[in-house]
Amino acid sequence: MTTMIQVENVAKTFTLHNQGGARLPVFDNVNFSVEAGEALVLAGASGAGKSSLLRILYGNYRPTAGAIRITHAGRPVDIVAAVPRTVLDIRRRTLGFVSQFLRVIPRVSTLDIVRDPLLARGAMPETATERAKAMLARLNLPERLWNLAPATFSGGEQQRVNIARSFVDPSAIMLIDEPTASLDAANRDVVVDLIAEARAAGSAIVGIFHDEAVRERVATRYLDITAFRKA
Ligand SMILES: Nc1ncnc2c1ncn2[C@@H]1O[C@H](COP(=O)(O)OP(=O)(O)OP(=O)(O)O)[C@@H](O)[C@H]1O
Repeated sequence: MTTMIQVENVAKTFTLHNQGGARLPVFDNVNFSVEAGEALVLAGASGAGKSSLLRILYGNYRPTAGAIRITHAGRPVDIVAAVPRTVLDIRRRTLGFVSQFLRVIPRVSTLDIVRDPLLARGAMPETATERAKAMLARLNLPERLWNLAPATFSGGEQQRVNIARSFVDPSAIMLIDEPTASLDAANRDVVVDLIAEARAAGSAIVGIFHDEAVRERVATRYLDITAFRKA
């Protein structure tokens, strides 16, 4: 087994500087690891800190304490202590984040948005185009939308473009936040399949899914964040 994420003694307390420096402890002493091929689902009540933990794993939020070793290019790198350039390299080559929202870039077509990760990793343009089209078709995005920029798309359409971009070439580690929030049952099933395929190909998955049926189909293991609430 290859450990892809090793979380060591991570704590998070938010300090609200605009509210008299009020301190909001979220969790303390979080320890766990995630292996290649696993899907760890974060569980726990609303407000327990699931989203905060996912953002900490991506290097977006800085934990108050602890280390997070990400296996990047074959060796562990602590993303908490890494310089910004290293964090960007980890994200480009190893660590993907699938949020429920697409970051829309003006005037860039849907097909280009989905092709981009393949091209960035050196795929031939024709191959990238074919794989992007196949992924968009699989997610039932109508072909008439493929050459349009997604700024005007519906919430569910944008979400599917985002999923297509993320799964066209799955990262070794994928952090997933509510990927099925605005999707109908058929497209939810496609996302569940895409996650299973990424896992079978060796990706390590950490995700948040509010839909219980989806959660149960995706999870190989659960982590209840409530257990780490600061006393
Ligand atoms: N940027 C922030 N600044 C201050 N407090 C924050 C910030 N982000 C989250 N919090 C607080 O941290 C706690 C955990 O929030 P978080 O969003 O991680 O919980 P969650 O388990 O994902 O909740 P939900 O299931 O409702 O989405 C909450 O009390 C929240 O108010």
